[in-house]
Amino acid sequence: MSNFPFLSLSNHTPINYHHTPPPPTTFQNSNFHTKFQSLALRGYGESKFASGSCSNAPRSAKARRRKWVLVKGVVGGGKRVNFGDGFDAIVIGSGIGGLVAGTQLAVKGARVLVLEKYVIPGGSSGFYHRDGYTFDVGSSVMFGFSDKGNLNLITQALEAVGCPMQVIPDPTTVHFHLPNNLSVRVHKEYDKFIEELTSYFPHEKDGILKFYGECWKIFNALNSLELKSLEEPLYLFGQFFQKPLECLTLAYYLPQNAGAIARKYIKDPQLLSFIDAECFIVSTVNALQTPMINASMVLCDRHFGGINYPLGGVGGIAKSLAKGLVDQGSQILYKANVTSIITEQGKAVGVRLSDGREFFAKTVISNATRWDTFGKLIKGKTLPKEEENFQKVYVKAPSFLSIHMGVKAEVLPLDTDCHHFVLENNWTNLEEPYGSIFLSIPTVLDSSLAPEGRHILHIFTTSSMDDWKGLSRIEYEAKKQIVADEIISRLEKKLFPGLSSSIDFIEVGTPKTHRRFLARDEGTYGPMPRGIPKGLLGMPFNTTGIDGLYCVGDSCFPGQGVIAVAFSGVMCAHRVAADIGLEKKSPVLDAMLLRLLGWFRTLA
Ligand SMILES: NC(=O)c1ccc[n+]([C@@H]2O[C@H](COP(=O)([O-])OP(=O)(O)OC[C@H]3O[C@@H](n4cnc5c(N)ncnc54)[C@H](O)[C@@H]3O)[C@@H](O)[C@H]2O)c1
Ligand SMILES: CC(C)=CCC/C(C)=C/C=C/C(C)=C/C=C/C(C)=C/C=C/C=C(C)/C=C/C=C(C)/C=C/C=C(\C)CCC=C(C)C
Repeated sequence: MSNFPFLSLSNHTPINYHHTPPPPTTFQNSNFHTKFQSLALRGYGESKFASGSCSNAPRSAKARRRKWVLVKGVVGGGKRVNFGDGFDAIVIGSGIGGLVAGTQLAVKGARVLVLEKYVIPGGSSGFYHRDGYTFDVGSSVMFGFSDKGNLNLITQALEAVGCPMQVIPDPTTVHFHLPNNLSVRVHKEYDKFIEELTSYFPHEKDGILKFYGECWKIFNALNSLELKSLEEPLYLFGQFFQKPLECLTLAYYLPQNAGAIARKYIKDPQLLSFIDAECFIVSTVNALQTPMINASMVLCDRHFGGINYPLGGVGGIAKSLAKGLVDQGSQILYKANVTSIITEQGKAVGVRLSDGREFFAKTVISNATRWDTFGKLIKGKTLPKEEENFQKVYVKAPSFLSIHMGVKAEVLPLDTDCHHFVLENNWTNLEEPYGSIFLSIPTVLDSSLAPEGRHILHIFTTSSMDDWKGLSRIEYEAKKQIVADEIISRLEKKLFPGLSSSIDFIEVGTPKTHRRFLARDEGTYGPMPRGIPKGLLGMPFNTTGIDGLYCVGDSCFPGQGVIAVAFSGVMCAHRVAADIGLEKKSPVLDAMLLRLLGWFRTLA
């Protein structure tokens, strides 16, 4: 599939591959274990899912009865056609947020139609093939993909539709290369990580243990809950009743940020900068601006469940979910560019596509960002108060410059880790455009992603759209080359001598590329707080100011990240299911809780 319009240099000489990746594991929660054990061993890779079902996953009774005609839609507008008794939900976009919302609804028996602008599912968790390489479009660091606890939301989402995947455990979440030669590996084993960190900061051992210990307190509380919609009162009050201490712990930390808590225990400025870097890689902001619940989630899950890479590439997650959705009797249409959400008497009732087709449903769920949803898809309406508040507290995070490369394998030392974060000399550059460099080498774990004797290097760094505006085609291409050369030469100096002469393949994407292919306003990575936020208090959930319209994805609670958007998908599906009568609900309590939550958000 040819998609990203990058610059491309090809010089392919096969040589031997010299890394031995760890063996893959298949994770299932115990209740799925027997049923999916054999399926798991074959359940990955594009060809496996090209046709037919993921597995003989349990289908809802409604899904079994349903016979779908392939949806074609209504061309020309105005005329409405019912497909059977209509869709329960239309999902705009097939990012992980949209797919989890869609599949969770489908397994509850809802009829779902997912409309995706692009030709494959996944959005920023998609993939593309070039010259024998399988590249992950975005991040290759997968949280929530283990066989343990309640927070393995990616594992659970795949299992729910009978599509578990084989994963390869990563022994190190990330290898930090920081100023003053601070080189820290975040080992999967918590004690090993703490030992390594305290070897640099022996005088702060107590503070380190206290800060990360507080993260564990929050993580354990989160991990003890059944995760559903925090906007659904029967569930929420039920959880408070069953796990009062855990819920009160979470309520206490909800408005707090990691940086303030770190400062209670830690004084060393360099260690505090390290905590900033820890937070920056998952929130694109420093620790003072990172909600403590989110920080705790990622700083502990990497040791509890560990980071696990899906065999065959990250793109397999979206492909499996899309397949699972169809297995459940729902549908997904590609090249379906939604240009507006149709409202009638203030309620969202359907969508219109760029080719004029219209689709109608009881509810509409947008996986486009809130800026795209309310700025482009909702036409001729004033911005709802809730969205105004959201935009007061959050701005669009910058986008990324990304370099996808194939390199000769021998340029990497034998013990190279899969993920690296590089900030060479100056801590103040952490959040600056092109200041810090993210690097993933997924072929360290899965050699099948590259031709023999080659590795994939996926390099990315923050970059804003403003930097790429107003250039001619020639200037744009030249600038891509200059910026990429500079980043590669920094990595060559810091990590891999000889890197630039070992390149077999290279493509460079800019914020414009992300805007074009991910349909995200300004190519944004997601929302980031304008100032110091009150933790997660200001982050909206899934309902919106427009009846029948819900949002899902990274501009919803709890924010950026694949596992975060998977959680927003789970929450959204629960709230929608309650609203269309597939789950219990109490209209009186609903009205009270939604009003209360709306008021909380105004405090942020
Ligand atoms: N950028 C990265 O490097 C990267 C990589 C992997 C994962 N992630 C995480 O994934 C999160 C985003 O996941 P997400 O689920 O919120 O969304 P997403 O942006 O990944 O996917 C949204 C999908 O909706 C589609 N879409 C948007 N507007 C549309 C329209 N009008 N009509 C039809 N389709 C439309 C897009 O084509 C895309 O496939 C990010 O926060 C990030 O943390 C990011
Ligand atoms: C309702 C109210 C008000 C109250 C009540 C209380 C309670 C109960 C509460 C509860 C809560 C909850 C449940 C919550 C939850 C949360 C969660 C789940 C969260 C999650 C999160 C996650 C995240 C944030 C993640 C992220 C991640 C990311 C972003 C990642 C990224 C990565 C990358 C970029 C890569 C890197 C790379 C290199 C280094 C190379």
